Order: sequence, then C-alpha cells, then structure tokens
Amino acid sequence: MSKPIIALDFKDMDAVRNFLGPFEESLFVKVGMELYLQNGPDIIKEIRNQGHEIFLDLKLHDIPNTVGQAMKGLGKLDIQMVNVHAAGGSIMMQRALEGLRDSGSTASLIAVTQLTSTSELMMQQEQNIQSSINDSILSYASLAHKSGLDGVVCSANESAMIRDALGASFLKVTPGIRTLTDDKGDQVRVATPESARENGSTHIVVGRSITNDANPVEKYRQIKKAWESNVK
Ligand SMILES: O=c1ccn([C@@H]2O[C@H](COP(=O)(O)O)[C@@H](O)[C@H]2O)c(=O)[nH]1
Repeated sequence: MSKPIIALDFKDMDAVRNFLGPFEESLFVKVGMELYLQNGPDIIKEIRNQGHEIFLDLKLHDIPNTVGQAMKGLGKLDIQMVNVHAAGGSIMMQRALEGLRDSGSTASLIAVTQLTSTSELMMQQEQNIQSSINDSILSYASLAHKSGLDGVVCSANESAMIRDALGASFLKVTPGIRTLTDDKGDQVRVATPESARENGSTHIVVGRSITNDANPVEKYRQIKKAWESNVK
C-alpha cells in the first residue's frame, strides 16, 4: 500500500530541507509547479538522493507533439509518477505515454480529471459542461484508461465510482485530503484519509494539513495511521 504523498509546495530547496530534516523514514513526496518551476530539475536529484520517491505534478496540457516531447525530457528525471490533464485528449495522452516510455522511464503516468478545487457549479458555469461532475470525471477517467494511462487524479469522493467502472488496479490518486479539524482552504471536493481508503483511493496527496502543522512529523504519522486503519 502506498504511503501518503506529501505535497512539497515550497519555494526553494532550503524550505524543503527544513521540512524533510526531522523525518527519519523515506517518504513519497509530490513536487509541483511552485517548487519545480522556480528551481528546476536539480530539486529532483537532491530529493532522490535523500531516498524519497517523487510524484512530479506538472499537469501537462498542450498539443500532442509538445506534450510528447516534453515527456521525453521529464522521463529522464528519476521520478516515480508524473501527470497530464485528461482534457488534453486521447491523442495527447498517448503521445505523453510514448514520450515517457521512449525516455526509458517506468514512472506511472496519470491524468487529472477535474481539479479538486472545482465544484459542480463551477464546472457547469465556467467550463460550460452541462453534465454532473461525476459524469465528467468518469468520462475523463475512461478516456485516460482507453489511452493506456495508469490512472487518474480525482477526489476521494469519486474513487469508488472509478474503481467500479475501471478496476481496482487503475490508480486513483486523490488530493483534497483533510482531517475533520483542518481548514479546507481552496479545496472543494475534500475527504478524510479514512474515507479515501474506504472509497478505494490507491494514493492520497496531503499538503498544507501536514506542511502548515506545528508538528509536521506527528501530523504525517496521524494521517498515515488513519489512511492505513481500514486495511482489511
Ligand atoms: O486536482 C488536484 C490536483 C492536484 N492537486 C495538488 O495537490 C496538492 C494538495 O495540497 P493541499 O495543501 O493538501 O490542498 C497541491 O499541491 C495541489 O497542486 C490538487 O490539490 N488537486
């Protein structure tokens, strides 16, 4: 079972070093736009040298050729998971997968369905999609599955629906994780670690609940225990 993925949404490597320093175990961490775009690929090398696994969350979304070529570059980094936006379409996702594999990478490739900061109303009004948000998420997940990807990013509230339609081994990587006392911030579709597990998420992504806590190591352990608590 996967460890909770900690979102390292920091501005530089000094902040990452300060955060990771007190942890004694090897972690699964997420490097997103904030850290990668301000610091470049060296950040990946240093985190890997510290023994941690990396989900590189850059959410590529462009024409198929551009994404395919970009993936060839990202695939040369020593990362374990990377992603695109499913809204880029099936040809884009297939080119992304080809680019990644051409580079020799065995990293999992997953696709964002609807961001966890998006509500059904926002989707309908701002994206002009007139279905339910669950239909939109399942449609994007099915497209990612048909395109050969390893899984999707969705909220834990949609994991059971995707598992039932596309199988338990198709990855459901779920941000928007909060304990009952945590501030939701800009997240809309949130779930606790326990409910993520019950609903069939294969991975949870946790950022500010841990990084903003007064005792991040203790908060990580609390979330990890809750995530693992329902394993039958
Ligand atoms: O739909 C998505 C896709 C990615 N994310 C990323 O996950 C973390 C969540 O951080 P929190 O502080 O726990 O809210 C963040 O890095 C996002 O870029 C997401 O939240 N939703």
